[in-house]
Amino acid sequence: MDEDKRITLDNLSVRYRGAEDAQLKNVSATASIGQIVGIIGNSHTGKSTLCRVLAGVIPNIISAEITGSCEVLGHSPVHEWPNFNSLTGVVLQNPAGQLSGLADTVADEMAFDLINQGISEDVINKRVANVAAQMGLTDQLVQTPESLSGGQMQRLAIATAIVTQPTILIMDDPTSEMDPLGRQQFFHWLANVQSTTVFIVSSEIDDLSEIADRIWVMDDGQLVEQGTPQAVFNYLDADRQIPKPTAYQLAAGMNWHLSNGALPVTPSELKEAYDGKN
Ligand SMILES: Nc1ncnc2c1ncn2[C@@H]1O[C@H](COP(=O)(O)OP(=O)(O)OP(=O)(O)O)[C@@H](O)[C@H]1O
Repeated sequence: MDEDKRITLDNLSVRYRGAEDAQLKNVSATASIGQIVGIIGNSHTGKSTLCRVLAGVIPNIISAEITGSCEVLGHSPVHEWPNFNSLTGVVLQNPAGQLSGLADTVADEMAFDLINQGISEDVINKRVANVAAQMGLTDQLVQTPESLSGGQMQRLAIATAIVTQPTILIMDDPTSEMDPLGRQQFFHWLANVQSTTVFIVSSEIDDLSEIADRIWVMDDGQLVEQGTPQAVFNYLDADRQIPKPTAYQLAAGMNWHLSNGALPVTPSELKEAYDGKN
């Protein structure tokens, strides 16, 4: 694969201004365009910091000392932020903080960036209607953004991020305030996203195992594991104290292995392991 078609982190370290220690320590990783990368880890292990670097928010909005490199599609979010910014959709924690504060309605909020890009009204209306339907916000389009529930606000933040049709989508715990149905719909939607590289921080291990191409595991600012969900959860050290997927736990209890000897991490792999046993 061309170097400019990849995301490459090379020995990336980040220390916030005034902090004594680095919050990201020598992180090296790669992903390919179009992959979904699930980022997991316990609290304060550097997941949000990694998202902020991938989004260029560090150091362009939040200052920090960075060493090593982060290259996305041949661009550096650190050094070429204005160009890079136009490729990305970003949903960081606290979705309410991402609202423009200038829109009277949810529809206007979603249209905000598109108007700034000079896109025609017709195209804007179509895109807003389409993305609102995908995010289950059609009935809310005429409401004020401030009147939305926490889960709806998160869906609006996602909608404003994807309405610009970004090449790269970076989402930090985007379902934390959604109810179970909203979360299920979100992951179903994400599984069907095409032609977009997605970085998603989430503690929804079962959902991530089903949709992610790669899992990156953060611990104390270091990226300690990276690989497919099956490889990562089979080899993840119990000392990391990260829960395993439900399918894995069930299979471990029943001693059901896949033909390659690994324990399953998704319901379909669980069925495969069960069928192989009977
Ligand atoms: N703006 C900042 N300035 C200084 N230190 C920060 C800043 N933001 C985060 N930190 C520190 O960096 C470390 C990593 O935090 P980060 O938010 O990246 O972790 P996280 O894995 O996303 O945690 P959580 O799951 O709780 O959101 C923490 O010790 C945190 O206190």
